[in-house]
Amino acid sequence: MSVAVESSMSRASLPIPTFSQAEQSFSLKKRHVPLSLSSLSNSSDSSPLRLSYSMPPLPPSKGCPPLSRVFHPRPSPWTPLSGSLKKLPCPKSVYDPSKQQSFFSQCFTNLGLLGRGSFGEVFKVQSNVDGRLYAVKCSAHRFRGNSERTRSVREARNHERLCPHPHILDFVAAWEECGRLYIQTELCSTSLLLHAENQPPGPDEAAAWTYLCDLLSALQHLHSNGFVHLDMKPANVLVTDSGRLKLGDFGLLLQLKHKSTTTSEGNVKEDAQEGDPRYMAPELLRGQYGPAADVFSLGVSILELACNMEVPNGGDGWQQLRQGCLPSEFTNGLSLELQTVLSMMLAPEPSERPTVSELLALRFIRKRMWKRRVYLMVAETVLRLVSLCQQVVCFGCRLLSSLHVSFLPQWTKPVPCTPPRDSWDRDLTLSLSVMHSHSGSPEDDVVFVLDPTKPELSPTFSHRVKSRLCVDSTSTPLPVSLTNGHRSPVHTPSSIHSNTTCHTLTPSASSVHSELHPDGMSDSSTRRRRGSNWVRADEDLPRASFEPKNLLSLFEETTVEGQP
Ligand SMILES: Nc1ncnc2c1ncn2[C@@H]1O[C@H](COP(=O)(O)OP(=O)(O)OP(=O)(O)O)[C@@H](O)[C@H]1O
Repeated sequence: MSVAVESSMSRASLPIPTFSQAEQSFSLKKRHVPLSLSSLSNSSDSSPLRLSYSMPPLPPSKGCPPLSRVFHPRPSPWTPLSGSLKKLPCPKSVYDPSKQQSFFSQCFTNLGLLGRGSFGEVFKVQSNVDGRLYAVKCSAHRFRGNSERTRSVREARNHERLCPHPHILDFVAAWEECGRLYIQTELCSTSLLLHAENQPPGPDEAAAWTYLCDLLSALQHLHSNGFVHLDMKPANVLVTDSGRLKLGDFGLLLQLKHKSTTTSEGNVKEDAQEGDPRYMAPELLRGQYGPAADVFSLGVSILELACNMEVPNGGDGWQQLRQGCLPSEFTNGLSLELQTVLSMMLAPEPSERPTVSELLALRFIRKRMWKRRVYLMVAETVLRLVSLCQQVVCFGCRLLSSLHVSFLPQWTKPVPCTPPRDSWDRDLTLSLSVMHSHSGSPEDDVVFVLDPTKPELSPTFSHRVKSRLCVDSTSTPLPVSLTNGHRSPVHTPSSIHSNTTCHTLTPSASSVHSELHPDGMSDSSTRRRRGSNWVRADEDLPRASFEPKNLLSLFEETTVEGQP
């Protein structure tokens, strides 16, 4: 029976869609082709309506075209977004809007790429206004629509509102240029993620307490001003030369008091985005956004830093951490105080978690906060003194060099081994900028003096870095090229992917594991690349334009000069 039906169906011809049917689903593009009078005369329909369609009335004559058509309003290539730039605009001697160059290239000397993240690239720059070093973050793409622009502008404005605070990255200025957002901030040594990865392997509880103190202070400032960070993680924390932690990256910052985003329970629902899943609080999956989410993310960050542990991106480990199960094989080595604080911060229910103020009120945290403040005060005073001494020494060097040039006898001037003065000056300026910007902290070595021949990390640690680099999808910090206006070579995706392997830890129910990521890169390869970048940047430095001479020719030159 069914065979008969099938055969009859196969034999029956399929209905062919007619043009009129197709026209109902898809419409042809409307084209306004003017009808010719001859076609009109041939047409059977010669109604006046048809005729009026074919011959539209002439536009009313105007005496003169509107001003907007004469003077085309050129979209402003540069718009200040921060109050700082509006109040104190860039001096005319530095920025001339009539010039072709961008505001960025007129006002700053680009010293190289510091890193890149999902948002864009971060450059180390020297301001042409005050001569100081800064970081400028530039969005990778032009704004794709008004909502993206509004979000970026809001990020810059919120960041400005949060400053100044000793543990918030200092905001300097923000502007929009050619559809891109630029944010100028203070320059730091490195991110906390990189800083921690360059420490000796193994748990470091003492360091974890200092991180906790600094970041609780930053969160306290945010929460008391009605903001939630929502992307708290070591990659978004920067470390200054003195070791002070500064919270940055306010791309997901949410204002709690905003009426449209606050529900009756006090939690925000709309207009909020969750950040990195590894640090994400469980209630964010239910759309409950609030300050407790930052406490959870800080708890995960401290757990990671204290135990030198890879935070899971998903799977059993991720679930367990959100059910209040801390990996005991990692946390057993920690003091009872830190274990207690972590288990409170990682409570599954946001209502059970302590607020930042409650945490800061704990006796053992108060004690550490006090010690930390004293330490930072001393460290920063010493750094200031060192920098002052360096400036004095440099001034002395310059003075001596000028004395050398003006007082030494004429015949001693063309010393063959001395490079020409301009190249000597360049080198001095270069070393001054290094001394000025970096005062010998371990982080400086990470950024500037990477030694590609020493991949000294232990296998466990290098694996951790490998998997970190695999899992970390966002920021890609790079070493800094010191040459003025010279960008560090950029890592192309192909260069990152080549010759790289990525390991996966075997998952177990009780421990937290890293996830396999196909796009990973090995630590040693990163270091090698960094090293090679540094070497290449070094090779590109301007070289002295003099040639070696032998002693005889020197003697001959001197005698010729000495002759009357
Ligand atoms: N102020 C700064 N001083 C020094 N280095 C910085 C500064 N800001 C950023 N960096 C470096 O640049 C890298 C990328 O910056 P950042 O992570 O802020 O970009 P992003 O696009 O916001 O990243 P994300 O993917 O997290 O959104 C950081 O890892 C850090 O190493």
